[in-house]
Amino acid sequence: MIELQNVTKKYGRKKVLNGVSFTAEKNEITCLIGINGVGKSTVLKAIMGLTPIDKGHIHIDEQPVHYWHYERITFVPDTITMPGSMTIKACMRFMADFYNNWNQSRANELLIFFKLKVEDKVAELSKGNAAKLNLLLGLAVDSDYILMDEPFSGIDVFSREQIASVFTSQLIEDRGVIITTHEINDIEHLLDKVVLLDQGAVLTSFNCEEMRQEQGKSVMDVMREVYQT
Ligand SMILES: Nc1ncnc2c1ncn2[C@@H]1O[C@H](COP(=O)(O)OP(=O)(O)OP(=O)(O)O)[C@@H](O)[C@H]1O
Repeated sequence: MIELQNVTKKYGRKKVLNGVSFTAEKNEITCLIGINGVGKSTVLKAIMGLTPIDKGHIHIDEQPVHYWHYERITFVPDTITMPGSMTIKACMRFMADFYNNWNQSRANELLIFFKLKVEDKVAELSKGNAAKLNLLLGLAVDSDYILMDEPFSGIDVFSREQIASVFTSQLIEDRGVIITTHEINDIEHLLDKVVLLDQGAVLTSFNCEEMRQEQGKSVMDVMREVYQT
């Protein structure tokens, strides 16, 4: 389980995270939802140790987060960070050199699944294919948790559907996933847990199935209640 307790983060004098607490379980898909600028990416970066926090605690499997945890967590940023001149094949070779737990057979599976060609260069990929490559590079690392920043942002409906289908496949099985998004239309059915953020704070968090069964509300119903009041 990934657990944030009262995490506070300032950039200069601006408080970007204001006492954020939530948990994300292994074997579950947890979605951080909020409009642009509420602090979703900052939460992921804080978990990854890419930005220091000012207050609060982050625990991974009940231990304070430590550098060796990063072997077990993969972060898929919202844009691809590989140089444009590299081919997909070269990107995979880079990842294999860099990560002990790179899984080439899973990468090959994903190449076929996403219909990507190894000889294509990063700079020449469509936005959808760049998002798919980004995801491939993250998912082919054998980790316990995977954090994805806006994996559906700005790409066409068919690419979105294809990426969404990854979430119900064996590629995700047994892992804990945290994704961020500002719109959930296509992915609501995939989510186990939702954390609604506003201005650096958690407004509410809930288990989607329990919410449906106990209160008869969809994620959208709760979002309407919380954001429009
Ligand atoms: N390095 C930085 N220096 C200063 N301010 C920053 C920095 N990174 C983010 N911010 C500010 O922190 C706030 C939260 O940013 P963050 O990227 O976490 O939001 P977000 O919810 O992920 O938004 P988006 O969906 O647009 O990515 C924003 O007001 C942003 O301008």
